[in-house]
Amino acid sequence: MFNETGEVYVPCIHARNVSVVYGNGFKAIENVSFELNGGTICALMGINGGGKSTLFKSIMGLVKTHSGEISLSTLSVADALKKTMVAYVPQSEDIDWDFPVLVKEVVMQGRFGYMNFLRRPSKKDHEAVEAAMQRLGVDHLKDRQIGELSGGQKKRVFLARALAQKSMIILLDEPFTGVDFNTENVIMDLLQELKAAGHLILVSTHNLGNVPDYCNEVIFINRTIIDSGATEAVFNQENIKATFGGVLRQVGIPQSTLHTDDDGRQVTIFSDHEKPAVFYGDPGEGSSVVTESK
Ligand SMILES: Nc1ncnc2c1ncn2[C@@H]1O[C@H](COP(=O)(O)OP(=O)(O)OP(=O)(O)O)[C@@H](O)[C@H]1O
Repeated sequence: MFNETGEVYVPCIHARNVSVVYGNGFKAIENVSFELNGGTICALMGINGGGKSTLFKSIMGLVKTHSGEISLSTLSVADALKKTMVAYVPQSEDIDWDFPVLVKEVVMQGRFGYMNFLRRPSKKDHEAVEAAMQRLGVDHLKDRQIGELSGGQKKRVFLARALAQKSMIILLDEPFTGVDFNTENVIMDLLQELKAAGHLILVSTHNLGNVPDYCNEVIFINRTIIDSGATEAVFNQENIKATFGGVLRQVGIPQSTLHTDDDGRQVTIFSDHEKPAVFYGDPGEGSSVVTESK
């Protein structure tokens, strides 16, 4: 596998017994270990405060690990970042939207790792930015201030920045929060394309219903890893219950009440952030509560 600078590397995240302690002494994650390789979309799942963002930040070197080690394609985090090997889309809450910057400038930030200290974009940089904006459907917004955009448009712009970066490892912190169905589909199609091209994508999501559709691996985290592995092996009621505290409710709704076409995908709705409710679009008569666990 090549990155844009022509160097060969196999995308991989390897975390060994990682713990992070914040300045106030709070241990946000403890003994976190997992290994992920290229050609993967891995869902990072956990309750609010479960340590998902902390894990992303430790992979990006934005918080220091108290103990343990993270390597990216056999390199230390610092060396991997120098080689533009990782793209990161933070949670919306972590971004300063008041900073005066145009959409095309945000996407160009994805190219900074390829530029010298003068940061003068090359033809290749402009082409990568243009292609990424078109792929995410935001090219018509390129001269707008980022702060003026809607939540879903901002998400698309930051994904375009990650795409323009052309890194083989991509970290997405809640890309589906607050986006409409159309944007969700655009993002999922893009992730499938990147996976097919050998990228490694780690994505935190509360959207349980879509996980079996688009993620081939899952990590359940609640300060430490509850379980991780292939989706068909670990995405089960027991792990969901252990992770979300046994408040998952599954409600069966006949497919015809959701839509009239043959698309049988599940629809996920959250009652609130603590009580995720998964609604399945199964064909059948009448709506019924399938399980309710507290
Ligand atoms: N800078 C900080 N200082 C102290 N504690 C922090 C800091 N940042 C996060 N925490 C704490 O660490 C824990 C994990 O937070 P984190 O943001 O990683 O959770 P999360 O799984 O991403 O949550 P959410 O789903 O709400 O985004 C929380 O209890 C949080 O209060």
